[in-house]
Amino acid sequence: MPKRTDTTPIAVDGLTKKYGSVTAVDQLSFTVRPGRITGFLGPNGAGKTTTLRMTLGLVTPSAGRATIHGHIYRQLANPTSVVGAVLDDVGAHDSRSGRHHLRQLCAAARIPASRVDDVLAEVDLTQAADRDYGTYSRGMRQRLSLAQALLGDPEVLIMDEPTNGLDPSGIRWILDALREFADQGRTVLISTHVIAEIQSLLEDVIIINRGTLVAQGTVAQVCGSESGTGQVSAHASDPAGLLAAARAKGLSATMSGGAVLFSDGGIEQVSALAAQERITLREVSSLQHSLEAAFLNLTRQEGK
Ligand SMILES: Nc1ncnc2c1ncn2[C@@H]1O[C@H](COP(=O)(O)OP(=O)(O)OP(=O)(O)O)[C@@H](O)[C@H]1O
Repeated sequence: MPKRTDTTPIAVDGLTKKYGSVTAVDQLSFTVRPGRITGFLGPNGAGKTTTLRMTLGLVTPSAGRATIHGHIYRQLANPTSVVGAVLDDVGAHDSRSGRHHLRQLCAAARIPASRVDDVLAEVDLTQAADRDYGTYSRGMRQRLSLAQALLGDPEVLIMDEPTNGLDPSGIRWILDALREFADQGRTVLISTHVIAEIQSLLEDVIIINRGTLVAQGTVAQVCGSESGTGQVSAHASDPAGLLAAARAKGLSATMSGGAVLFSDGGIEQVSALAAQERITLREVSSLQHSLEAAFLNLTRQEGK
């Protein structure tokens, strides 16, 4: 059953981590909305893993804090029932079975051992449960990792690069499992730098670069379709005149298939320019960037 509380599932406030002269995360603030699947996106080295590890109490922040349902991780009385995490390494022993690993975790977290069979079934790992972890494929390891995260029946699931190294069917499986989890009203935060693989799943996105926030919102907002800015295509009575007028105003525009393509701006701005120049617009439309294009734009600009 879905579980909800009144507080924000994940709130990051002024979070900073310095490693000597390297600032891995720099005064980062964002919130994750309940019951949504949020992508935590950033290029290699942007600070995603460090942020998630601080959120999960595995790395101590230099400044700021991250809270899960209003509490820092270490203050959670019963953390496994609040948040489950799928990180790089499940910490299972090669010569122990997946079932043995989960049983040990149950004992340590005072979770009833009966949960082991439940989560093994949830991640389709029952048949391989008694095989040694060392014989598991990458996909099976990822399923065990998810099973581990689900042991405490948490409200929030945090996953660091969950599709890393998986084949297409493994990726499909993970995406379906996460969709199901979110459909129960739970909150999912997924970090990745491979946007194309998980784009279809995401509702909200947080994009970071060099440890700082560069965008946050729904996928549509970040792709430019709701913010009023982004690429605009205009079919005009005098396309060459419109292009010249745009450039004279310092707007970035090109000719594309008979239309004038404005690389940034908004429909209102383009309409006003055409009216000023007495050029009739036959059609004007806002082109939604793909999330991947928006990501590349945002992180490229910020990276300079
Ligand atoms: N323990 C550490 N000691 C020193 N520097 C570190 C440490 N952990 C991370 N860093 C540095 O902090 C920065 C952010 O790393 P982080 O792993 O958080 O990025 P990321 O966004 O998860 O990258 P990736 O997508 O490659 O996993 C990098 O410059 C990294 O080299």
